[in-house]
Amino acid sequence: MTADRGAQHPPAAGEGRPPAGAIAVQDRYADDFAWCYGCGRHNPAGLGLKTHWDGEGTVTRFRPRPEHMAVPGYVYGGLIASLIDCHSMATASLALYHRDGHRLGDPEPVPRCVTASLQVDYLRPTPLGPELVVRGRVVELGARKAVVESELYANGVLCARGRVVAVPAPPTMTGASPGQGEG
Ligand SMILES: CCCCCCCC(=O)SCCNC(=O)CCNC(=O)[C@H](O)C(C)(C)COP(=O)(O)OP(=O)(O)OC[C@H]1O[C@@H](n2cnc3c(N)ncnc32)[C@H](O)[C@@H]1OP(=O)(O)O
Repeated sequence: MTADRGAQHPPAAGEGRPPAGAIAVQDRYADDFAWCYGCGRHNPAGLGLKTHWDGEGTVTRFRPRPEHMAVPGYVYGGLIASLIDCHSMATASLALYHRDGHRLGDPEPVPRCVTASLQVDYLRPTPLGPELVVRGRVVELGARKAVVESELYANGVLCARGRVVAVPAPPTMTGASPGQGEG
């Protein structure tokens, strides 16, 4: 295991923050694909994650709430996985959108990806309190998948790293009404 346990994210806190009103990837998912607990704009009980392009890569910011604790003072690992998951899906979707010649703000919806594989390394405990910053980049873009690596920082310190395989959402995953499901 060669995880870099000492890595610091060079940019100062606040750098890369999008201007107020900037369009997020999740703002441009089609309505049928905007219900995700992590990042669906139509899910009032969800986390409401928003991912922006900052010129070199993607960034998602989220301040965990007290109920997101693992033990007092530290963030629950499942929440960290969710942040990396939704951030990476948005990063993959944006890469596909760019490959199709679009830019955020174009009228066409951003294509939706689902998680085929989610691998998270927890490098150090993540403090509960500061805003968390997730940065991602596409390391492989194929015809049927994108592989994204994302890093999660607290106070500029790298706390977790994820590698995620994203695949375009199968058509079978749309068409149900919210609240409707099997089982
Ligand atoms: C509806 C949108 C909501 C989005 C919410 C945000 C993210 C989520 O929480 S999604 C929910 C959790 N995820 C799911 O439920 C997905 C369930 N799984 C599936 O539906 C399918 O397995 C699916 C679509 C991911 C892949 O289907 P499959 O038929 O295997 O795709 P396929 O075309 O063969 O594979 C595409 C590529 O992905 C790769 N791949 C597929 N599965 C995996 C995997 N588990 N690990 C690694 N790579 C994989 C394949 O190897 C292939 O790569 P390549 O093109 O290099 O050969």
